[in-house]
Amino acid sequence: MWNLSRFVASRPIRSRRCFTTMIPRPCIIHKRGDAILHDPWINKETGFPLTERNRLGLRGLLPPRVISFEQQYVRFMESYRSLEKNTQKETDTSAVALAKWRILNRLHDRNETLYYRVLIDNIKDFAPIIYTPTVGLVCQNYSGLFRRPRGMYFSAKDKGEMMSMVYNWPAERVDMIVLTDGSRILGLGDLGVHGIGIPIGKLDMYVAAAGLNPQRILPVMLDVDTNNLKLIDNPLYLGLRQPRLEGEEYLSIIDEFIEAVLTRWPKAIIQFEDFQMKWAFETLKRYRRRFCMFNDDVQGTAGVALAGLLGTVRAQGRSLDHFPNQKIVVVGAGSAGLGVLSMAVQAVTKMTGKAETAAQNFFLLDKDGLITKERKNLDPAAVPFAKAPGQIGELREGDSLLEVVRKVKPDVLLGLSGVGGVFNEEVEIPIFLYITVIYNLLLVIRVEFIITAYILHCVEFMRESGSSRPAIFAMSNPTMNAECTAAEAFKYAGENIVFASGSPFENVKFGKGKEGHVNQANNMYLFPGIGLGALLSGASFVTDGMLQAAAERLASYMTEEEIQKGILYPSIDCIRDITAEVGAAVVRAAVAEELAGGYLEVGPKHLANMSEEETVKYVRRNMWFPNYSPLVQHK
Ligand SMILES: NC(=O)c1ccc[n+]([C@@H]2O[C@H](COP(=O)([O-])OP(=O)(O)OC[C@H]3O[C@@H](n4cnc5c(N)ncnc54)[C@H](O)[C@@H]3O)[C@@H](O)[C@H]2O)c1
Repeated sequence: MWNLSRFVASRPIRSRRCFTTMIPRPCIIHKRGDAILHDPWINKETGFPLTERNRLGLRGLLPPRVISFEQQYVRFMESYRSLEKNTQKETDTSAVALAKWRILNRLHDRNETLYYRVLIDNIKDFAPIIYTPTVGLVCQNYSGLFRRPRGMYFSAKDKGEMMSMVYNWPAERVDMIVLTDGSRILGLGDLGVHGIGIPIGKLDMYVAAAGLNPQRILPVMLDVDTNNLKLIDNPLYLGLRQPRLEGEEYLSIIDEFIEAVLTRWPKAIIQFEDFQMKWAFETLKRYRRRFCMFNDDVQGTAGVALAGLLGTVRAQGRSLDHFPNQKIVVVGAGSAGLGVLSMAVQAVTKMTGKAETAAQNFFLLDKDGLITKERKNLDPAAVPFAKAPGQIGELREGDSLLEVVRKVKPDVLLGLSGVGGVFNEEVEIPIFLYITVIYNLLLVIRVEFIITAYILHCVEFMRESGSSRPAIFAMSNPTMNAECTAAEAFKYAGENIVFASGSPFENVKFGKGKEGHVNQANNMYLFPGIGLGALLSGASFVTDGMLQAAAERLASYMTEEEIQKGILYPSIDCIRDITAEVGAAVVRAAVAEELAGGYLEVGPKHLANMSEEETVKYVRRNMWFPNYSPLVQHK
């Protein structure tokens, strides 16, 4: 069972510092002259010192003055800020976001060291550009934006070839692979091969947050065709234009890819990303006990949501052991919604020791309303959360969200439906007005009966929640798919609510200097630490225990003062610090489960002997930080 006092009390003092101190090691290269300037992994542009220019055949290929890394940094940021200033009045926000993405992407394609440095230092500004929400726009416009390939592409046409194809990738070592089949990109549906933007964005977050070395990451698109007719009809679509593979044919492609990459890079961790629900669950079941993998939509999202739910209980002024009594309505029974409920049930079971009653306060809805055991063709993954007739009182199979919220009076309303504005439904409440006209003292001679209507907003029903501080989590991405906006939530459900969204929103101002805090409940707070912890422990698998440890560490990161202000997640500015803590929690959980095989010179015994503090230091020490390395030519 959980030791709850330890859970909150064991928070170490957090540090927001960056990890910048390591002296860069020399980098051995096989190139010379012009070829170096076209390789963004090693290009320093005008930053090559004269000695290096002489040694590497660069003399005369660059303007004579050497510009330092810091000067290059300032110059880039100035041009970025001037773009921001010049587009301040622009009403087409998508065009502005894409312009910002382009300027960053161009930098990446020239000079990765500088790109990752500006990304790390300005993560709060740049995460919404390279990650959600702008990455969604990028995927939607990918055929027009495509310039230079990033990552690898494996298609149904490569069957039988993958084992040799993996050797086309230039890096000797790969630590982390993010893989998608493009079938469910954010809440935007099947974007086929254009979904490659997602693994790229996730891996950029890995570098920024977890300090993975960008030369050891690999974004992968598995092109198993697309069912998106618009893409099939688009002459500029970059993928195969046939209906998606299904069944054994589909699985055989994934099997072959996995075998190929693990043959060349046996220690690589594989993160599955944005697979449609049936394949998300099927691949998780198929692979999670065979190698070190996890599905971020199912497991990462679940951890972030659990951390937020635990924070909500604290924000309500209740002790954590009240968590099993929280009534939680989850809207969306896809990979993300079901993942959240599974982890919440595990947490309740761990707290109460009673598996059979764990799901009784959770209510699950999909596009057809409340899910009960009476549902025809009930998805097997949803069975544990479907309400049995005796459990639901006045509720019925298929009841609408409004009815459920009204009758259940939940403490938390959590959306993972991928449908923008689904919490915004309005309802007409009839009001019966009796007008009694009185003549001559108590003599009633006429009664009039008037019916009128009063419009209520769905989230307004959260005012009747059983909690003094109800919570609304509108977690769907990108921004336009959020179940409601922050402004709507605070306006209709009250200023006292706790609010979180998957994509960023500004805090909401109420006047008199008061404002409602907007949390970003996004799996970026967890997946970098899960991947890093799995890597540095040398774990054979990613287990539920490791995921739970990650979520608990994220939850306990918040101070009581922050929680009382409705702040459930830390500022993204300290994402490296959070990731180090989460990564260390994952390493310790792997050690506790005797799954840690060690990493490089750090063996399993060494890991097992580390204290909590030493584990955090070990994780920090292994974070890469962008600096120009001296380049040495291979003879
Ligand atoms: N914030 C995060 O960290 C995070 C992480 C993962 C996924 N997400 C977001 O969650 C959303 C869903 O992802 P998924 O993988 O579960 O998708 P999915 O397609 O597997 O599932 C969507 C679910 O929503 C239900 N739904 C659709 N319309 C509905 C409606 N009007 N009312 C109620 N339910 C409705 C569907 O029936 C389905 O059960 C996406 O927008 C995704 O971007 C956010």
